[in-house]
Amino acid sequence: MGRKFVVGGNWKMNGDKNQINEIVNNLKKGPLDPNAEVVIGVPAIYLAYVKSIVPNTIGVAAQNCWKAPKGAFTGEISPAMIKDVGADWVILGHSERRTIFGEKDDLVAEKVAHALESGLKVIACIGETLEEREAGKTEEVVFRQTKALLPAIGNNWANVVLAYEPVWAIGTGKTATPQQAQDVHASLRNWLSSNASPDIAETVRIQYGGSVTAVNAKELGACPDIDGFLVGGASLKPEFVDIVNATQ
Ligand SMILES: O=C[C@H](O)COP(=O)(O)O
Repeated sequence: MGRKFVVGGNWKMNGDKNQINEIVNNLKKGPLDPNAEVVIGVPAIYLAYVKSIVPNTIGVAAQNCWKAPKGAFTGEISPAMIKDVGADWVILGHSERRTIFGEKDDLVAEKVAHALESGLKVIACIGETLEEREAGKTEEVVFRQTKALLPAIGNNWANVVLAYEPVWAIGTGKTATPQQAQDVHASLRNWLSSNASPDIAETVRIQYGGSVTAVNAKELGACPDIDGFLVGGASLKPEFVDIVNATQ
């Protein structure tokens, strides 16, 4: 069976109730490709609100969580809490968490492990900086970040989507070319085949993220190893529907 196209909208720290109503109404109006899975990543404080107004066909994700179910971790939220308000996904290891908040591979892995154990599905993000790409280290970085996730994911690959997001393409308007993205996705799949299993490599969905728009989504989405997108800025706009429908 083929890999189902999966499009995530990562709102980051954007939106208020008015804007959220507009975004959700736009998604309800669609129409959305029934063959695409859609997950929206919303600020934690709005998870319950979004869950209460969005159709059940659209997944709702937190954008981060902590690695324990409860306790003295001021300001954090747990996978148990995310599930308790009805959401079933979490985005982990986003480059903004890694660079701005200093999250290292091992912490991301611990969070992924706990989120999966708690029954959440995970969008796990990886990707190189511009400096790393220019130094020819793209594969080294992406493989290192993925390697850290292997023991955390264990037998839970069915509940994981990988998101390859080159940091230099995030919010910059500089999209990776379809060939650049396809090349990394294909090498990652190849690496997974040797380091996880051929079956995992074949079935895991790998999203591309970084300045995806309605204009470039079709060409990117047509690449054989690109199984969806993780969309930032454009997920707040009506064009998100066209991105979801990119492979229709
Ligand atoms: O999680 C989404 C990515 O950071 C991409 O953001 P962007 O589409 O605004 O470049």
